[in-house]
Amino acid sequence: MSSQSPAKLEPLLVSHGGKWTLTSDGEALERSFKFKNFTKTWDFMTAVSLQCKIWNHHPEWSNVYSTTFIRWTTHVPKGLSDKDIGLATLCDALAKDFGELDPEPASCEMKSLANEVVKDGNCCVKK
Ligand SMILES: C[C@H](O)[C@H](O)[C@H]1CNC2=NC(N)=NC(=O)C2=N1
Repeated sequence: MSSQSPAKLEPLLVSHGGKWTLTSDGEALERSFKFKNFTKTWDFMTAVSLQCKIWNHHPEWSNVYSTTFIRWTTHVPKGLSDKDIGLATLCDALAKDFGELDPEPASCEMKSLANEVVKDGNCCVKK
């Protein structure tokens, strides 16, 4: 596991009143976001993507209409890093700004959409 701060991680977790779930291997944080319509959803994703540029860190994510599934994990070195925790925290704040609605549990479909790209190893690999 990469370096991380438990003090910053815990408040994010559902088990501690947050909205994120730690995957069973402990190497990723994930959750779904729901908005009023596609425009709000896309504006949120745009705001997240600007942060990704600043942090030089990308999510594994998928979107269908007004729902976006986001997973934060670090590919090299593999595990959960401070960047994942920082960006998950930022996502919570940005989602609020864009009028996040009550989240629905992350569906298998949304997860597998995100998994589809990762499984090909099309990620953080120098070509
Ligand atoms: C080459 C480039 O800097 C690396 O691929 C960076 C960019 N963004 C990244 N994002 C994530 N999630 N994991 C990484 O290991 C990672 N590495």
